[in-house]
Amino acid sequence: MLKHRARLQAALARIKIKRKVSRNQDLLPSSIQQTQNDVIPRYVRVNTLKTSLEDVIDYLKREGFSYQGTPGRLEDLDRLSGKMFLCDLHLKDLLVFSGKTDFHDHFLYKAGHIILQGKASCLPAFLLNPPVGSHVIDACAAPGNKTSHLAAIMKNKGKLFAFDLDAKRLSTMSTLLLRAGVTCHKLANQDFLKVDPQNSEYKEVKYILLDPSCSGSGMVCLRDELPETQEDGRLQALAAFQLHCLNHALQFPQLERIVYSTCSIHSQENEEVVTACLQRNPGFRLVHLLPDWPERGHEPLTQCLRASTAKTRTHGFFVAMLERRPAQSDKETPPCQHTIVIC
Ligand SMILES: C[S@@+](CC[C@H](N)C(=O)[O-])C[C@H]1O[C@@H](n2cnc3c(N)ncnc32)[C@H](O)[C@@H]1O
Repeated sequence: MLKHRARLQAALARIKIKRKVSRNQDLLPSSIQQTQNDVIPRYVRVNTLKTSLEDVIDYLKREGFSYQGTPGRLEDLDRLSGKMFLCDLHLKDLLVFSGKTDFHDHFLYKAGHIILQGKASCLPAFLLNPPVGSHVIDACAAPGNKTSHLAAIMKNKGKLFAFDLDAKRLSTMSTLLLRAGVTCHKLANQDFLKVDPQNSEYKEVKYILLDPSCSGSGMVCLRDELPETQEDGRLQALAAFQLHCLNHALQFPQLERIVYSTCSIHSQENEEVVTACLQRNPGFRLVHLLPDWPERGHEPLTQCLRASTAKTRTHGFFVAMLERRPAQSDKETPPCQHTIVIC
């Protein structure tokens, strides 16, 4: 997009003249203009494969940004303006700026030292938290923000198998991973549903991140207005695909933990998919995620997380973590750092 910036700007100016408006936002449909008032800050993930949180904070301070520390409460984010920034309340290595801050032309972004990734989208890799040196699958990976986050958590050690059906998105992903300094990955332009769990290549895979295609209804800027009947059919098809992927992922013989996420606000793609999967796979159970997180999955799946502009200052999102139940004779696996296990 940056390559075509001048032509895009000229086209935008022509559209504004034609529609007789002066501000870009006046071009948006009124339903979307309203949601623009819901403030979502700009989140910046520090890429620890290339730098550290401290170095990025220092660099930005030298550039005139004003570091405000860690907020006491969510509402502190609403007071961000100009060059002020904060650390995130929940996720280390995540910085928060006013929603108007643009880093697309910034050196740190172009050099892969920071990744422009929404907070909710950082939750899956953060919660899966695969150990350094582990074998991990990112099942529907492109364009790869979560893959690069996983690689950072794994310190580029171990194996990160990343699949996606879409060749174009994978090619973008390849460029982004190179820029982010990711080296522990193996990309495959492959249907995850056709990946054989019994293949010896995956015999040590204990962690899977599954972020399949979804309606995108949580993305504030993408909220669509399909007629209800069409929307129902689309959601049913998506939910069937998501459940198929989740059931398939649980077939990997050494799997210990899987994180399932969507940027959808519909229970059909979230709690209902997880419930159906658990019914079919009694050997797995839900993990209670981040007890301090303010928005939970719909009853009775309160172990899961939801996110929204109003309650978490993010796009709408859903995350569940499933864990293999220990065999009767096994000792309990220690719960992962960010979670409490409940049956
Ligand atoms: C929500 S996006 C993934 C975003 C990605 N996890 C990230 O954080 O950048 C869903 C992806 O699933 C891919 N996809 C859809 N069906 C798939 C399948 N059967 N196997 C593998 N990938 C698939 C799509 O091409 C799309 O790139």
